[in-house]
Amino acid sequence: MSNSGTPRGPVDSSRIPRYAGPATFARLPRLDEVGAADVAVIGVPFDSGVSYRPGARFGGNAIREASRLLRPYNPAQDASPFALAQVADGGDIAVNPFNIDEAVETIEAAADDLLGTGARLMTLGGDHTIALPLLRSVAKKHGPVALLHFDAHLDTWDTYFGAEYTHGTPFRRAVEEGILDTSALSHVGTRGPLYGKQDLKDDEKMGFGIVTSADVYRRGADEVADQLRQRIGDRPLYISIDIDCLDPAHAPGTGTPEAGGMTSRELLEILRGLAGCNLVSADVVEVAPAYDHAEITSVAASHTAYELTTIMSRQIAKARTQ
Ligand SMILES: N=C(N)NCCCC(=O)O
Ligand SMILES: [Zn+2]
Ligand SMILES: [Zn+2]
Repeated sequence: MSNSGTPRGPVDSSRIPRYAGPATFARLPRLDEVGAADVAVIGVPFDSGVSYRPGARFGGNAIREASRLLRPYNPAQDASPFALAQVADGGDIAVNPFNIDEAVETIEAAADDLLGTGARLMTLGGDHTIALPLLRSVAKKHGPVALLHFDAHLDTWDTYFGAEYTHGTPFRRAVEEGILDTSALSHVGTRGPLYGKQDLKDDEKMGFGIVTSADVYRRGADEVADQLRQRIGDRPLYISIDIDCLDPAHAPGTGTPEAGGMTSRELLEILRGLAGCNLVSADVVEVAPAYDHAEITSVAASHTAYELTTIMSRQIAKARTQ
């Protein structure tokens, strides 16, 4: 909550044109303007962990730009997320693009500081490498967390070129480090070619359940969300969303696109179906604006972050009245 006790919301777009001024997420105040936040939106401009197209370092600011059109009331969750809790834009973490180990440490330390203030994090990537230090930090606070991972890819591979910290390996590292609650791990939206069948066997051994993008299509968003909610229960939950979980038609601006993905409608509906979960922090990663067109990808990512923020704000407001 802000210092005054009443959340400060976004700039009023009926008085100040929404395209005016520097972009913050959803035109919200900066964190330094409100002092403290219940939900801090944080950019992590890092893409030195990619295996194919680079460019996700520009994702956070592209999402901020595309979020100018978000409005303060979310009818799909019947909530005004920025009135229920103080949401503020904390700017970017300044990470070293030339030293991955150092970047991972910097992200973890910055997340520790922010979580230490009592804020939940809504992180805008960056490539998927950044999920590991964020999970480390969240687990220091909450213990091993349930993980819902939306992605075309498993991201539980071992190494690339001998490197342990890459965008294809964060969740194997997280399992190895014991920072995930292995009774509640799910990938959603996976598809596409793998290196071998062993990839799936390894992944299953780590404890992951899989809802493929074809499963979402066949079962529908509501049923998928119900099943995920049951599996998660009231465990502290981290949601990591690689925007390439969406079909390239819905998210062309990303580094490792795979055909046959979810629609943005399916993703948003599944998220809405997860309202009520104990969402402690979340990320949206892998938006690479150089391959985008007409902000298709960054608009989808901004709405994704909006739904996640709404879940967190509702939870914070509910906890306050209990
Ligand atoms: N996390 C993302 N987006 N992609 C991982 C792809 C790893 C590979 O090149 O096999
Ligand atoms: Zn991916
Ligand atoms: Zn990924």
